[in-house]
Amino acid sequence: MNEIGPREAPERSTSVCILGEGRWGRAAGAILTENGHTTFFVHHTLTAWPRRFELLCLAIPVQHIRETLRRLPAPAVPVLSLGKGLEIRTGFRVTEIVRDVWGTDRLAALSGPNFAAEIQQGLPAATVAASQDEALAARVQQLFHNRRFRVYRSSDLAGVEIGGALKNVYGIAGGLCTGLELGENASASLLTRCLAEMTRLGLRLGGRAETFAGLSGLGDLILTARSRQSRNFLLGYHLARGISLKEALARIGSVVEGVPTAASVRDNLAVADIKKPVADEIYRILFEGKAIRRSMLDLLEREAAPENG
Ligand SMILES: NC(=O)C1=CN([C@@H]2O[C@H](COP(=O)(O)OP(=O)(O)OC[C@H]3O[C@@H](n4cnc5c(N)ncnc54)[C@H](O)[C@@H]3O)[C@@H](O)[C@H]2O)C=CC1
Ligand SMILES: O=C(CO)COP(=O)(O)O
Repeated sequence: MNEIGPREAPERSTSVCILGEGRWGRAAGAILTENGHTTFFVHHTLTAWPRRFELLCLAIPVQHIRETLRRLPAPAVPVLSLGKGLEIRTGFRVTEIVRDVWGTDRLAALSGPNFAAEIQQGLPAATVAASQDEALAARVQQLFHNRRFRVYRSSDLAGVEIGGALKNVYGIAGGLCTGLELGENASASLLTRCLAEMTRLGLRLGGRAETFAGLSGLGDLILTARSRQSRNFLLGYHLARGISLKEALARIGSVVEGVPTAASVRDNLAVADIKKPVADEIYRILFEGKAIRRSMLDLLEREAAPENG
């Protein structure tokens, strides 16, 4: 779909280092190259930067970010998170891990409904570039935006990262629902209640309500909780079909961020008083061996409640 690619070369080409050579790192690199920027990849075992660059993109699984950054000196450039998840033991978002390890405060995240494979095929999509530093959000927007990859900007960094992390947990729930053949009504109802839950949790964690109704919240939730292309959805689907967690993860063979994020939500966030029945049941299924049908029944048999309670 080259005809809907960038219209013209950028005013200035930016040098971008991408840490992580997986699906999403490569897809993000392809967009930057398409937009006329210079990109190069570095392996996660690196201990020194091979050359100068102006922006660092992190595209490695969230649980490996801390150990990877610790091996490297802090670069004097902004850092853009491409990852989606929360760190086990701290509950940190990706940009919080970066600040913790490197002390960097020029931080941004790019997050939205963006399957790497579709981006690589040149199909159109939209996403959000977020930073508390509005000039940095605008810079990231400008770097990635083109006619087939529409980038919106936001100053709600926390909300964008939290939506991207939590949708993975709810993606597992979506896969369970489909795997159990509960029907389209159940799937739409579940997804809507997951959005309510995501918003309650996200507000407590510093995000803004409108962010969860946007691309990085609802948009990515729709994608992940309803598509077999999603690894998180597939995990739930396999579990509902009687496949063990170990075997399902082996079959998927790539990072399933919803698993560690479910543990982090349960154990590391100050959200014990927030109603989060879906995330609680996903945790019990994954880490306590609770039977999936029992979990679904427990969700359905809760007391009737006001919709916005
Ligand atoms: N694949 C997709 O469609 C999208 C993925 N993401 C997010 O991007 C992040 C990376 O996902 P993918 O690129 O899909 O994963 P992937 O499994 O395709 O690649 C992960 C990459 O991480 C690096 N890596 C592997 N083991 C490592 C270790 N022990 N320590 C440090 N780095 C290691 C390698 O470069 C590897 O290629 C995840 O947080 C994911 O949620 C976000 C949007 C879309
Ligand atoms: O984040 C993604 C798409 O926006 C990728 O989802 P999965 O990690 O579930 O495959």
